[in-house]
Amino acid sequence: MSDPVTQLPSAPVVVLSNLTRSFTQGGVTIDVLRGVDMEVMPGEIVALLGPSGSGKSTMLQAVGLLEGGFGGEITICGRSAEKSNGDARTALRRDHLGFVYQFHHLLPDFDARENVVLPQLVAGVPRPQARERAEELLTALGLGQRMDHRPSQLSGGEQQRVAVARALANKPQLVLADEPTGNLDEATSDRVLEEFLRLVRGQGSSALVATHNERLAAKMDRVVRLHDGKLA
Ligand SMILES: Nc1ncnc2c1ncn2[C@@H]1O[C@H](COP(=O)(O)OP(=O)(O)OP(=O)(O)O)[C@@H](O)[C@H]1O
Repeated sequence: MSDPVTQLPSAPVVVLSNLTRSFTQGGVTIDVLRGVDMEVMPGEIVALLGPSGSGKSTMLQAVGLLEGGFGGEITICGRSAEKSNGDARTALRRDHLGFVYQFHHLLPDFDARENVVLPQLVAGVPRPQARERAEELLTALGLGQRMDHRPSQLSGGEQQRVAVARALANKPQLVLADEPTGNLDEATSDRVLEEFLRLVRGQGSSALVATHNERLAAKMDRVVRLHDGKLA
């Protein structure tokens, strides 16, 4: 029988070690990230706070393996991003990560249901199950009557809920959200965020949510602050 005292605690979903990123433009270099260290544990929802231009999106792009050019180490679900080739990084993204953006990037020619079905098909889920999951998520988000509508037929808040459903469809271990409610009015923003947090908690995912809104950040499990390129 295993001894609970010697059991390892569950491993972090994300580990960032000395993450750096600089941009050079017109001969001027700015060091946006200057040695960020952080961990996100399974099931933990972390708010990433910082003023405009502090590097929140840049940090999420690093964790989301969306761009290169970073220094330091990024480990996602125990796998080193630097040691993974292009295909392995794509697989890491597909199998472990979900994304919600401020400008949701829904596919305009597909209805709400299909926007949530498609990433599941890409991950190999058979269509009937993908459809069932999409409908379950959209219904939970109050869009049960709007599944056949295209993004242009939905309000901003409704579109953002479709984006939340899409990000959660494959039950990713980690959801990355960049100002997920930034373009919504306060009441809608609160409601969408509450629904997002409830679903993320319900399925046991972790989340890293960039925001400059202290009030929204306070609803999460932990708050980290980007300041001068580091986490304060
Ligand atoms: N591709 C790029 N080329 C040059 N500079 C960039 C690039 N991407 C980001 N930056 C710069 O890096 C800094 C951080 O940008 P970033 O978008 O990460 O900030 P942010 O905290 O997400 O801001 P916001 O809250 O306004 O979205 C900014 O000064 C920005 O101009």
